[in-house]
Amino acid sequence: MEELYHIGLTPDQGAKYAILPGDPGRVEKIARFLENPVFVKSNREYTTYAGTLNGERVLVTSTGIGGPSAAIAVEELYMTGVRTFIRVGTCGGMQHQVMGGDVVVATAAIRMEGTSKEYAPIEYPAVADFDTACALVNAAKKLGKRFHAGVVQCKDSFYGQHNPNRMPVGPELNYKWEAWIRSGCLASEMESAALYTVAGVLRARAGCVLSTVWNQEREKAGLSNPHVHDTTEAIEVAIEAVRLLIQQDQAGN
Ligand SMILES: O=P(O)(O)O[C@H]1O[C@H](CO)[C@@H](O)[C@H]1O
Ligand SMILES: O=c1cc[nH]c(=O)[nH]1
Repeated sequence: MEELYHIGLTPDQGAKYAILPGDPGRVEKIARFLENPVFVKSNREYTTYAGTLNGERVLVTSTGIGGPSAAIAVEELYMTGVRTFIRVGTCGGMQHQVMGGDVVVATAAIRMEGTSKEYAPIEYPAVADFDTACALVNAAKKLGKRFHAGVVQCKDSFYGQHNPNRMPVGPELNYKWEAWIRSGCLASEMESAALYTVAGVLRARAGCVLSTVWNQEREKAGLSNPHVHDTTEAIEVAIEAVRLLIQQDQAGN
């Protein structure tokens, strides 16, 4: 059977659920939360492990950084039969209450990136699947995590977020950043807008849980700004959410 061009998997994976970190280095760590985890394939930025949860096969596949590679991962995993996608990523906090180490459930994403625009007009909202977002929130509550649920911002330039004044379009980046903050946007990352738009077009379910690394707005305001690189809490929420969705699906709800 021919392997899919980018992710390198054959289409006979037999998994309906996939967990999607950006970083290939996070895949094995996530897979250790599954039963009987095994390495499946690594090609380009796409590393895949597989295991089971509640008797269901679950894939863990890295998407790389940004919308284009995330969209390819979703498209090709969909071709293998995946219908539920949960991203486990990292983000930078934007509201002062979103601290390093906090978990963020992205209920929707601002489409300030390019990939989603090649799928749907900008008026189309990048939103999480309702049941998947509920599963993530319920998982975070059940596990007693410090978490926030709401809108996140997606962009294509990490350094445009952190050093906008260096960019020729700095004034535009700064004015929009302020507008997102004033609109209550919780955090910034790079893949959920593409994930939600592609999944919407494919009629698949998608959700996203993020681990906050730091908060540049707290730094600007002279507040404490812990840097936290451990993603374990977001991973635990994602695993519990997949378990809840599998239970609901098995019960026919
Ligand atoms: O940690 P991951 O999942 O890669 O997510 C975040 O980290 C990367 C930037 O450092 C971007 O991919 C961003 O979305
Ligand atoms: O500040 C951050 C942290 C993680 N990912 C981002 O895109 N931005």
